Amino acid sequence: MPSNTAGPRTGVPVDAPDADAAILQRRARIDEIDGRLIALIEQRVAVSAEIQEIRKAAGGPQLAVAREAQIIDRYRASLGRLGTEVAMLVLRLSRGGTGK
Ligand SMILES: C=C(O[C@@H]1C=C(C(=O)O)C=C[C@H]1O)C(=O)O
Repeated sequence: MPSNTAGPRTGVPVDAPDADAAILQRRARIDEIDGRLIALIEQRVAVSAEIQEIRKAAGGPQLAVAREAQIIDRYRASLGRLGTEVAMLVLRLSRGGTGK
């Protein structure tokens, strides 16, 4: 089976003559979704930075471990075991670890 055709995992017919077009169309959707995800992550990082600044200015710690644990639990409950890793990367980004 050519590697660029859909298979049983998607339910799209494997022999579709317009497989390339079907894939390109869906890749455009993925690009659009990824753009929204990136924008949402950027918004989250900005809001998190505001909270951290407020807490530091009030004399508190930058981070709140109990709250981070709740967030990790939520991602894991929705996305499964790998959700934990997603949450930890989101939290790292939100602590200012852009890796840029
Ligand atoms: C944003 C906060 O500050 C920090 C950042 C968090 C986050 O990005 O979700 C969570 C807990 C804190 O370590 C918060 O306390 O809500």
